[in-house]
Amino acid sequence: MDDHRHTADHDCDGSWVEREALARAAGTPLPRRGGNRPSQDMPDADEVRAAVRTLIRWTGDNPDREGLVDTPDRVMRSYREMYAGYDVDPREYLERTFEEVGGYDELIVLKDIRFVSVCEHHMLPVIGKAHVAYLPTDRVVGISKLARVVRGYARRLQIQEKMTAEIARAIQEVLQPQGVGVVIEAEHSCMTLRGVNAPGTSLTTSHLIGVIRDDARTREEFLRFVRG
Ligand SMILES: Nc1nc2c(ncn2[C@@H]2O[C@H](COP(=O)(O)OP(=O)(O)OP(=O)(O)O)[C@@H](O)[C@H]2O)c(=O)[nH]1
Ligand SMILES: [Zn+2]
Repeated sequence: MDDHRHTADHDCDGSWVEREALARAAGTPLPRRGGNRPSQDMPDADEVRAAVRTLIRWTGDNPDREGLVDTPDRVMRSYREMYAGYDVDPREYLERTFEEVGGYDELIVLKDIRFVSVCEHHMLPVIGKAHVAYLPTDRVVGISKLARVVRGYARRLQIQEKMTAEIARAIQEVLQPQGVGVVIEAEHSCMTLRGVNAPGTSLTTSHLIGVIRDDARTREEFLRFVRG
């Protein structure tokens, strides 16, 4: 692993949007984001390769056969993608806001944000979609940033309830809107491919804050949007 991953946790001051722009302009490597990495002790590449070889042996296969010799490196690369959420603090995506135009004070709802996450109990894929809404106070955010926030929390080892709450709290904390609503529907491979083997099941979770939770009409409007 490259060294800046180790220091990323200590390096999260300032706006990442600005720092990335500066790095791009200067042609230097993009800064790693501090994010929310619980581990201070990142293994080096050889440790990771050895661990993947062990898991291949645990399947009963031979890690030295031709089709599998490059698999530890492939797994390492795919983990960098699947777990890229640990490199970011998704709240930073919400830092760039626009003053709302024309006194817009209705719900803003982004539906069907597809994501892939990984269940922390079995390390198997969780595939689903998130619906994210907020009622602005005085500022709005670019809508792509809501999808980036979902992805930032999805690309970690997760349980769905926690991910739902994390997304809602990040929006509440940074934008300080009148209310936030997050609903997630997802299929858990650990239930559909193994274990109880219940294909077709999906889990729905929600986290509502402020007027979207407390005001019956606003909540109903949000849920109507979500049901579509
Ligand atoms: N609440 C919640 N449960 C989850 C999530 N992802 C997986 N699980 C559940 O986590 C539980 C882990 O249960 P354990 O009994 O420790 O593990 P297990 O023996 O592999 O359980 P089975 O899946 O029933 O075979 C299972 O019931 C999973 O269905 C999630 O996002 N939220
Ligand atoms: Zn699971």
